[in-house]
Formats: sequence, structure tokens, C-alpha cells
Amino acid sequence: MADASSPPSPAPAPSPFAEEDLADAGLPPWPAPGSRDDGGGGGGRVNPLFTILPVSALAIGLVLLVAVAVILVVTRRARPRNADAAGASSSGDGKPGASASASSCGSRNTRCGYATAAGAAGCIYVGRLGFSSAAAPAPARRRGAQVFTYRELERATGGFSEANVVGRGASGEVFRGRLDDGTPAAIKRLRLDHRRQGEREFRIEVDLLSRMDSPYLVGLLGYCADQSHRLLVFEFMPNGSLRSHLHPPAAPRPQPPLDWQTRLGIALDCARALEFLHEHSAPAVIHRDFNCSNVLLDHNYRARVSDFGMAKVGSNRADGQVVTRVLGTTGYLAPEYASTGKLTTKSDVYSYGVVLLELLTGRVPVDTQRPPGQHVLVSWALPRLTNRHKLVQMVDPALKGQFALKDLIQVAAIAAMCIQTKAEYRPLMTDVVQSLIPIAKPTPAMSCSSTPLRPALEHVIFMTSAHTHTQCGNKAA
Ligand SMILES: Nc1ncnc2c1ncn2[C@@H]1O[C@H](COP(=O)(O)OP(=O)(O)OP(=O)(O)O)[C@@H](O)[C@H]1O
Repeated sequence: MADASSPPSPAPAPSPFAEEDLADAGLPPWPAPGSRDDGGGGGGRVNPLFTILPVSALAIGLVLLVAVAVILVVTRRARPRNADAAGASSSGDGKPGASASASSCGSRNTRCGYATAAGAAGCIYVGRLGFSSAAAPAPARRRGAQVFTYRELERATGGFSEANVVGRGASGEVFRGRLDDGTPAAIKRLRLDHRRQGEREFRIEVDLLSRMDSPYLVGLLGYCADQSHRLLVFEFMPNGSLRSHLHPPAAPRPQPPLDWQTRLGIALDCARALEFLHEHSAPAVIHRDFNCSNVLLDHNYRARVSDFGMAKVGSNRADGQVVTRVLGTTGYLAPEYASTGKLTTKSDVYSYGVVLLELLTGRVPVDTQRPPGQHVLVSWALPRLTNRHKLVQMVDPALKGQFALKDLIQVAAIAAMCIQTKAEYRPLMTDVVQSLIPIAKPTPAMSCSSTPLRPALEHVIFMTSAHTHTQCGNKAA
């Protein structure tokens, strides 16, 4: 303490460090306030700056050292968690592999939402497909993909009980499940074969879906890559696939047929999903297997597109096409893709046209049980789409005539354009969306279009029952 009777002298600043910190660093203790001992024992006064400056410099150095050490420790601790997510999908060779099995499923709370996945926070496959989010990212609607353990998913599905199977596809079974937090989920257990198709599908689904967020795509809640298990966890869509409604087993029919207005709403939702993939994602994503099995319906019969295991990052420019193996579903493949493997977003537009025909006619794309000339839906429907009399006759009998002729003509015109043989004459999905909006009569919940307003598809249809002439002017194509 300073002696009140002694002459005032500059007191050293109080130490910013604990004494033990200084001792650790091999520094002498900070002089006590009021102490004027220079340490030499001679009692001579030394300019206090000579003491303070070196000590301050050392102190600052020490602070920097401590800060660097803290940063290093924090980074080292954080790394295994990120590695968990990364390992789930990518080992050193760029494929999901052993590293995934060891690490990916431990961290229950690892999440990689739209925002973080797009940044370098690194959920999975960052940049592998060169994919970035849409130019104007929508606010994250979902919680982001979580990493699950096999055990957790086993528990969620009652031990993958047969009673919980809601569907079977080429790549595995889908189970109904309830996650630990009570969320209902559809859990797809992929079959891993020697061609590694399941592995590839897993990687693409996780990669794409964890970066995309659209209310028109089925949300990926999470995934599991535990040893040799590969599972995808999706939002549960209680009304199943569009296929199960349009083409139910002959008897007993499980539910009443979809009415006209619901069909139009589904057509619009699907158009918006493809519009999002083609025109609001950079680069464009080609679904490549758009069909009515991959359109799933929520409790309000709002549609969402699923199954991205075959998707490709591509381009909608004619010179930006992807040449690839021909994969997809018979009856939905665009002719140029089926014959040459040349894939563009217009291949999806063709598949979309086929689904529109299914919504309109209730027929499957290929049906060899039908009379000759009616086996392939597209070939049978195309000449009828622009003939008013024949058009009315081709409508799904399950609708029992409950539709507006004006809407029917509009849908038929859109379908006719989508299934044109020449890819470049097919419309953009944005044009399809704009053409469907006026007739789909969206409820307020449906009206949140991701589409900037554009003029509707320009088409003029002249219909007579005797002679049919169609002009389809599609400036955007
Ligand atoms: N998220 C989901 N919610 C509810 N049911 C679903 C969900 N995902 C799939 N299903 C059901 O499981 C079925 C099989 O789906 P999956 O995606 O495995 O196969 P697919 O699309 O029919 O065939 P493939 O995978 O061979 O193309 C679907 O038709 C649907 O009935």
C-alpha cells in the first residue's frame, strides 16, 4: 500500500494477470502497487518505464500465446464432429466407405441444414458436385439433416418390422417410423449390391437434399452410414405415392379416386418442384427419374417430389447437355435421352408431360394389356390431345365427368407441349408453372410460388371435332 506520508510517486499499474500465470511463463511477479524496489537492493530509483515496458511486451506476447493455444484446442475438439458428418458420405477415395462406418453415426446432434451445407461449415460432400444453392436462398424450412445411428433407426421402426413396410423400390424397402423426438419419418434402407448403385444413390440423395430446401421436395431429415448400413430418413408423407392413387390395385380400391382439382394442385406442385431443380438451382439439377411413384402426397394431398438417387447436375442449354447412361423408368424416358443418352432438363419436362397424361387419363405409361395401338400412353394420347371430342373421351373415367372443359383443354395443351419429340420445343418448367397457376386455384397455403412472375406459356389452340390444328408458340423453349 502507498504510504500516505511519503511523497507521491507514480504507482505501477495493477497486474492484468494472475500471479500464477506469470509464474507459469517464468516471469517475476508484477510489482505490488507502491513498491519501489528495483530488485537490485541498492535502493536507487530506476525509471519505472524500464521495468514496465519489457514486462508489458512479455505480457502481450503471453496473451497472444494463450489465444493461439485456445484457438488450437477449440479447433482440434471441433474437428471430429465435422469429420463425423464428412465421413458418413465420403472417404478418401471420394466414396462412402470405411471411415463412414467408424465415425458417422455417433453424433446424434450433427446437423447440416441448408445454410451451413452451402457454406464451408462442412456437412458433407461440400462442393463435390459443384452444386450451390439457389441464387436467392429460401429461409431454412427444415431442421437440417441429422446423423443417426443404426440402433436409433432400428428403434424407430420397431426393429425394421415387416408391419412397418410402406413401400418397396428397386433399391430397398421404406419403413414407417417414429424418431426419438416423436417425429414421424419414412426410413429407406438401401440394399447395397455389387454394382454399388445403392451406395451411389445414398451419396447423391444426401448430397443434393441436404443442400436444397423447397416445399416441393420431400425433406431429408437425416441419414445413417453405420458400417455397411446405408439408410435415408425422410419426412413421412402419409398419403403415399401418386401412383398408388392413380393406379391402385384392381380390388379392393384402397381410397376414393383423386378429384380433378386435387389433380391440378398435384400437377402444379410437381411443376414447381422441377422448376426449382431446373431454374432455381445453380447449376441445374436434372431429376432423371421423374414418375408418379416419385411423387408423394402429404396429409393435404399436396405433392412433393422424391427419389433423387439418379439425379444429375446438368444444364438446360442445348450445348450443356450431359451424356450419361440411360437410367429411368420405362414409359417416362424422353426419346432423345433413351436413344442417345443425351440428358437435359428437357428430359424431365418430357417425363412431367407423361405424368400429366396419367393425371388426365388415369392410364399407366405402358400397358401391354390394352388393345393394339394403346400400349404406349404417349403415342395413343398425342393425336387426341388437340381434338376436343377425343380429348373428353380420354379423361379418366374415375372422374365421372367432374372437370371443367376449359381446364382440361389447358392441361392437354401443356401435356402436348411437354411430350414433343424435339426437346428444344418443350417448354421450361417455369412456363408450365405459370400456365397452371390460373387453373389450379391454389389455396392460400399453395400460393407461395417460388417463381418470379413471367408471362404464361404462349399457345394458341384451335380445336374442332373434325379437323385439328395446333399452334404452340413457346418463346422460351
Ligand atoms: N417419404 C415417404 N413417406 C411415405 N411413404 C414413402 C416415402 N418414401 C417412399 N415411400 C413409399 O415407399 C415406396 C417406395 O419408395 P422408393 O423411393 O423406395 O421406391 P420407388 O420410387 O417406388 O422405386 P425406385 O426406388 O425403384 O425408383 C413409395 O412408392 C411410397 O409408397
